[in-house]
Amino acid sequence: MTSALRTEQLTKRYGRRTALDRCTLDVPAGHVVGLVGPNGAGKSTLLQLACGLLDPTAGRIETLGERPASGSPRVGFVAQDTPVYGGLTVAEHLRLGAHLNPSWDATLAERRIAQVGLDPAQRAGKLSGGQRAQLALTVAAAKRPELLLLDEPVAALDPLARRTFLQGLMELTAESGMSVIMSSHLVADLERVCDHMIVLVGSRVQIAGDVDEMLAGHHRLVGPRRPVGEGSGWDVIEESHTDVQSTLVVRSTAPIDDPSWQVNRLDLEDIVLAYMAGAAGGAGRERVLEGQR
Ligand SMILES: Nc1ncnc2c1ncn2[C@@H]1O[C@H](COP(=O)(O)OP(=O)(O)OP(=O)(O)O)[C@@H](O)[C@H]1O
Repeated sequence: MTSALRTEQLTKRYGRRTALDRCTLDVPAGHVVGLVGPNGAGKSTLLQLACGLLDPTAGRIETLGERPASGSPRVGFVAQDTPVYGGLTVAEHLRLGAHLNPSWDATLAERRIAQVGLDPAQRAGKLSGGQRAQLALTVAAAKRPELLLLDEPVAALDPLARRTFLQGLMELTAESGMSVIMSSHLVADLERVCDHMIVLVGSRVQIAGDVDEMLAGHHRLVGPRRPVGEGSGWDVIEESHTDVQSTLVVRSTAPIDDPSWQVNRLDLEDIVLAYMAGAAGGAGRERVLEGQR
């Protein structure tokens, strides 16, 4: 199956600043993928490389099996500030989209505008942040791309507008089968809509893979203080110790059968935070879940 995004040792430097450092990824097509990481981790850089707006410094990147080319009709991109033309009305955005894009789906565009309650006669400059985000998503989706890249599409939205936006996105992906890669700091939102996740910290991929496998394969262990032994079979993502107690976040596909540990489940936000903390403490290294190799 063609990958939506494949990178090999992908590196991007701006002058002396390294934004992405030897990132290797293989994201299968047909998924909604969350891209998370702290400020400055390299998320926007990765998305801009994926749509051909930037060229790699070293390594390789492919989207849908091809080298990214800016303006490709197969790949849609909505930049961080949900770009719309302030002086044009909603209806004029749709007319412009139809004029510029041979694959324009006018039915989809008009139906979505009505669904999200946008007034076709309203100038985009007078729309709220949430309405602008909906307009930008509609224009990007009506081009019928096979892969849609969204850079923090919900950052400016209130919780209700975020939910409406993400529901709309899920409906679009369900009916079109398009792949989506979406960056966000709001992991709880991503958990609701994404089935794959990429965690980027300090310019490096910390983990990438299927969300259910991530949830099943990570555990918080709490028990009497001890050094973490070699050969435990666990990958220790984060650890903290008091005088009497050790707390670990570990990755293990095998069950934890040592009764001296209390084993707790983690949600996606806990897992992402553990990778961020682990990487900040110098423990970060690239991990790829089974099925992603
Ligand atoms: N045009 C540029 N020139 C120089 N450095 C840049 C440029 N764009 C990004 N950087 C640097 O590259 C690194 C990664 O930036 P990037 O915008 O990709 O991160 P991000 O994960 O999207 O961050 P945020 O969550 O804050 O949007 C940062 O250190 C940033 O300062």
